[in-house]
Amino acid sequence: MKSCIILCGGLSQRMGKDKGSMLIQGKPMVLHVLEAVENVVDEVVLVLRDEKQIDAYKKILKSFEIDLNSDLKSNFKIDLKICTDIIKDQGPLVGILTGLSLIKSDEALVLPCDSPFVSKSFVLKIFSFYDEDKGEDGSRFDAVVPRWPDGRVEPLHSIYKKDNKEKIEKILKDDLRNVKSLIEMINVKFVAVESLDKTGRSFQNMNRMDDVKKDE
Ligand SMILES: Nc1nc2c(ncn2[C@@H]2O[C@H](COP(=O)(O)OP(=O)(O)OP(=O)(O)O)[C@@H](O)[C@H]2O)c(=O)[nH]1
Repeated sequence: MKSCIILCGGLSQRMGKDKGSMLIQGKPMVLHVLEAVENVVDEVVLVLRDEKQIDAYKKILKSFEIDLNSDLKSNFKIDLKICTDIIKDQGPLVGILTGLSLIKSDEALVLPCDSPFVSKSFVLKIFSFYDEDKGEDGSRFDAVVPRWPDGRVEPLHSIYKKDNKEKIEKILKDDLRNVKSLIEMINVKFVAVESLDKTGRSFQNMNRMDDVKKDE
């Protein structure tokens, strides 16, 4: 059983409009991400900001024949859940906590909705890095996090164990809110970006209209 949490609840202030629903090469960004995980994961939790965004996403996904009201899609073989952050506008760490509270498996791949070029090969590889340390008691790592040669990390393209929930709650209580604060506290397996996606395209995210224009 494999799970994925897709974070879609950001304010998209730099873009000026909701990023996940924006069309990239004729498809909403969130759909590109869903297609990358399809046939690899069994369930996906879309974590959104509020009810208004839920209504908008339901319409968009329905227009691509994905019905969020039924559990198992006939044309889309993923158990797809949609929810809103347990605390609004507090950033991606709350989105991760919300998603981890809903997944059926012991860990989930977290992805942002604004990386439309995330590849299936990346998704398969990051799960295999997690699985190779998995014994009968689960993985000895709390997370698998991609790292660039200069030390920068990709915490929103990472696998997190469900067991991290308590630590996240503590970080939020201490008013830190930063995903990097979590990474500093837990046992992380860092994996070179190059071994996950040589092109780096899986990590390319769209923040401004200029980023989108480059790829149209
Ligand atoms: N569920 C959830 N996702 C979030 C939240 N904040 C950011 N994200 C998601 O995390 C990813 C990276 O977000 P950013 O680009 O850093 O922030 P953003 O709010 O989307 O965009 P800006 O307002 O331009 O900073 C995107 O997929 C966002 O949708 C949040 O509070 N809740």
